[in-house]
Amino acid sequence: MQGLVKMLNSFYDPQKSGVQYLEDLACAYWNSQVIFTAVELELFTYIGTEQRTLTEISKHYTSDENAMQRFLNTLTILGLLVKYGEYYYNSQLASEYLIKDKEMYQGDSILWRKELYSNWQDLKDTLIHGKRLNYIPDEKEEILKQKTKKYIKAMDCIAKSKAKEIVKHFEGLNLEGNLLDVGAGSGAFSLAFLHEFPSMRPTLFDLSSVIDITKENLEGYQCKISYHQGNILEDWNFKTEKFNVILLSNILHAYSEKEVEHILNQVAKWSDANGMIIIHDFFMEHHSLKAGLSDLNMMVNTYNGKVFEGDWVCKTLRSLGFYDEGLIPLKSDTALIIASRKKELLKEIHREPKQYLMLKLKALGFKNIQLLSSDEVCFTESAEVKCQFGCEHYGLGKCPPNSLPIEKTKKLLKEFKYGLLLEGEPPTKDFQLKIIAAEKEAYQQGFYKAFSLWAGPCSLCHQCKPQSSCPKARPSMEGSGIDVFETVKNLKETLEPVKNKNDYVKYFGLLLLE
Ligand SMILES: C[S@@+](CC[C@H](N)C(=O)[O-])C[C@H]1O[C@@H](n2cnc3c(N)ncnc32)[C@H](O)[C@@H]1O
Repeated sequence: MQGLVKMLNSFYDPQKSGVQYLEDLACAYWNSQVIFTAVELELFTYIGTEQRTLTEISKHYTSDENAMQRFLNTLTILGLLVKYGEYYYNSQLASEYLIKDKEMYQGDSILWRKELYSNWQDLKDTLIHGKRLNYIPDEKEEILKQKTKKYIKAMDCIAKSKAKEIVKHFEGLNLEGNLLDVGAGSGAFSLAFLHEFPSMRPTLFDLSSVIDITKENLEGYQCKISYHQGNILEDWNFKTEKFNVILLSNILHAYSEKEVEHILNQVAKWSDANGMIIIHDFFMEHHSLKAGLSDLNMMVNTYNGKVFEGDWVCKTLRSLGFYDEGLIPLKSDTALIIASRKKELLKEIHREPKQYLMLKLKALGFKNIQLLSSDEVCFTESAEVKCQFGCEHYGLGKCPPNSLPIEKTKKLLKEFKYGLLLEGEPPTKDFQLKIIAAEKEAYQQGFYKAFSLWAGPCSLCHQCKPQSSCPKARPSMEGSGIDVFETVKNLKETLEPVKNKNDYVKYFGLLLLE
């Protein structure tokens, strides 16, 4: 069994990442090129629900059979095709997302990623220059229109899957009234809200060149949707009353702090007193690697876009009189900020409590956090023996035998359904303080039974009465009979014995949750 959900900063692992990690970083674009080519060839659409032989596929593309066989082999290893005997099929993933005309088709978004690639090649010069270098002057109107169409289609692919995830947070609420979709793009978010809350009246606000295309695409919704053409960087001007819900999806990252402040000021001006603001975007605190790369993507591909800290956006909203409950992470790479002048309104929003807690704990500085089921924790009788024979701390502080005996730990874990495996690093005292802070945060978020086990002998105080209770001390995982190595290994993490003085040391703590 493996951990349920993982929240980590990057794929870098100080105990594992060596030269292979560097090689994989350097070759990452090979993966991109494979998927770009397969989507461009419409290979998955061609295979569809059929079984195809190599000869059939090669004939279809008039390609060299040997070269095609090597390409198909790699797609199979990547999990996009399945080979059975002499036949190739689409994998389940490809069937759902890579066949044209399927509801959740992602091909347009994948090909848009390819369009963005050329400016990435200017990254070095962009760093020197401080901003994007490469602007194509005055493209012909028709070319621009085709490009905008492509862009809107790409946004639509992503928005359709995100919208499903986002709307879930509002299930059961009675959202009604005017919805303003700022930088609406394809309008996929408005449609998702309209589907869930049919009495809402969406207004799609975008540049005129985009609105023209969106109108064409949403012809069937004429009577339900209004359009507003304009520039969000200017003062907003609506003939209607204020808005009950204002949505900004993937808008903030296209602009600078100053511009975002202007946009949020306009949001404040046009938000009804009982209104709600929904911001969906990349934020540095969530999926940090993707957020960081998206930030660079903005640097090379926009005139001054950047990915913000969710914390900064929340503070800006608070300065405008709004309440929020911090970042609400989606299961995917983006997150939500939901704000309102009415604090009570925020209580009704659904969020997955453990995911939300994990995000909060990440801000405490843990390297990696993994949700596991409590029955994934392994035990070993050798733990206490190793403490007794071989450790100078035996009998001191809350170390064995003043810790939890293995049988008691096993019993204790039966009371909990989940645990968070929290990874950190020395100094021990800092790590242990973080564990205590994590337990407190969990308790405050409603996990009233939350209890933590940390790593190593207690390093918080110099003096300690081993037999008495202490508000700060917690048992260590290993001193309570837990096989930390086995537990970590089963979760597909690495934990190497420290052999040399300069080896990187990992600490693990376990926060138990009901
Ligand atoms: C990344 S797309 C997001 C679209 C949609 N909200 C979504 O999440 O799929 C950004 C949208 O904002 C619009 N936009 C960007 N700058 C704008 C501006 N200055 N005024 C009006 N709309 C703008 C773009 O035309 C585009 O449709």
